[in-house]
Amino acid sequence: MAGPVASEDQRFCLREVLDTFRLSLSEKKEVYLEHYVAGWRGLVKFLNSLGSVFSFISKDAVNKIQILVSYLNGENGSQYVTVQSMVKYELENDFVDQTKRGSHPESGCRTLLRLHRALRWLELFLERLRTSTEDSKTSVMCAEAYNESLAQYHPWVIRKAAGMAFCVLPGRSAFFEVMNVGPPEQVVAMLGEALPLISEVYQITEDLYTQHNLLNLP
Ligand SMILES: CCCCCCCC/C=C\CCCCCCCC(=O)N[C@@H](COP(=O)(O)O)[C@H](O)/C=C/CCCCCCCCCCCCC
Repeated sequence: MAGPVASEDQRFCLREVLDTFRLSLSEKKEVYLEHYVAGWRGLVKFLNSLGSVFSFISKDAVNKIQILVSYLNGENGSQYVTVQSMVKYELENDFVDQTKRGSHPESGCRTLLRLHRALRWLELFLERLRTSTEDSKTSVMCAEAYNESLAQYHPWVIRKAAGMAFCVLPGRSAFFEVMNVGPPEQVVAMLGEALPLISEVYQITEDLYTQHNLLNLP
């Protein structure tokens, strides 16, 4: 019998996202690309459940996920197992446009950099959510996190559109419900578990990109 709710496959679950980010870290503290993009896929499910106002954001995220998945599934997929191996492979083979977009406009390195910057937004936003109170506004927390991170990389028109989308975010309690974890105390506890993982993945990538001077790829 067809039901009115989204299929299990489409339903967001914070636990699943947390697990994928946990799986993305290897013992050697490398980042597995497969699980990194799976984490983003899970987050996009969340965004999709918030309505069509956010589809211009989720489309961009999906596009970047698909670019990375196509490398992972391509003939050189073994070079894309970790973010570290991807950076090494693409740099050694001159597959990265370093100063302006040219013959490699969709390299793995520049594509991942866009998601990496968004991961910083996520980290800042989730930390605000974790420490928020009942009367805190998700729109304000989201905008503050955005202004401190991603906004500096976006032109005026995107900043404006993002700002308008933030205004229609559900309030804190409805937002917590979509997270599909349980009562607010459990959401807060799970955010406390998720944040160190997300921060670690972010920092490992940030250090790698700094080391190879990749933080400003066009
Ligand atoms: C744990 C549950 C709570 C949080 C759930 C958050 C769910 C968020 C899911 C996805 C986030 C979207 C990631 C967006 C990646 C944006 C990458 C980017 O910067 N792209 C721009 C540059 O790309 P190139 O042109 O250089 O290829 C591109 O121009 C961007 C276009 C779309 C607008 C991006 C706005 C980003 C706002 C991020 C906040 C999302 C708000 C979600 C509200 C919960």
